[in-house]
Amino acid sequence: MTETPFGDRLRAAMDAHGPFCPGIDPHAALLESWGLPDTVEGLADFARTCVEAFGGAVACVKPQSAFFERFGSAGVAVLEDTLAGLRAAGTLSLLDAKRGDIGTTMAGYAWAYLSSDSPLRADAVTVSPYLGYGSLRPALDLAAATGRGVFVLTLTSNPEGPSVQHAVRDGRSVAAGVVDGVTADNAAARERGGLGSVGMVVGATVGSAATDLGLDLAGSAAPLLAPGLGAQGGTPAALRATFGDALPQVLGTSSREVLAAGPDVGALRAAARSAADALVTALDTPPT
Ligand SMILES: O=C(O)c1cc(=O)[nH]c(=O)n1[C@@H]1O[C@H](COP(=O)(O)O)[C@@H](O)[C@H]1O
Repeated sequence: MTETPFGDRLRAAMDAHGPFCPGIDPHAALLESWGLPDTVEGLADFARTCVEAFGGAVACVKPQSAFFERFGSAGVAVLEDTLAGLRAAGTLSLLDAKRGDIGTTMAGYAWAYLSSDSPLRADAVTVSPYLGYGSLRPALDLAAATGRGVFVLTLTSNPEGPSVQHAVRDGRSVAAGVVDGVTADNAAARERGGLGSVGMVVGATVGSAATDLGLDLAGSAAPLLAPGLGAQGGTPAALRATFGDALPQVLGTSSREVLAAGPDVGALRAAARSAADALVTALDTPPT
């Protein structure tokens, strides 16, 4: 039986905890600053502490697959345990894997992250549309069938992003094409005034790019993951200018800024709560 759609589950979690999603990004430098070895045992300790601190305290948590994969299969096993820990805590997981491939291979990735039977299943996954939005179809369809979500890179937070995402063909930017696809996939949710299960990634550092490119973010009904807060220079106060009337759809995320508060579980949780509170204030969407 299909679960409640991801968009509805995310809306409820954002209303309950504020629109913030801390990342679990166990960089070598962070392991060191937490007094942990740069080994799979250090990784496991780090991730366990994050699950303990964030579970039940925030809307969603975003483990970054790269920092688990660098330890090979043992690191991937830690990622499986981390996702299971978040499930047990009743907290939504967004696996940051940024996958994108031709349709048949995409189906393999989709099964890995979005099937109800996979050990690496998450509530949602990040995907890259640069093989064409349509190549994501297996992930979009499986997510819809299993009550999960997909976040599509649209305007990324890094300085290299605009060279691809702002490029124009036949009078339309690449980013506008992504927004078209996402808007079509969220049509049913938009009609009933809800949040869709197909999200977009729009960096907290992109300034006026969405307006400049004529993107209708509010009309997409997409949850809008906004990375780049903190370490990359983005601030909650700047989100209003970037997102305009799409502010209620924004889910802010940061990793290093919050993780620097560890390894103390209470301090880490307090840092995540304070980031969530800052977003509530900046976005003027008080938790109900
Ligand atoms: O999809 C993402 O989360 C993402 C997209 C993007 O445009 N920029 C971006 O920084 N991210 C991710 O967000 C996290 C940012 O980490 P901090 O810069 O430490 O907050 C990393 O895991 C990035 O891979």
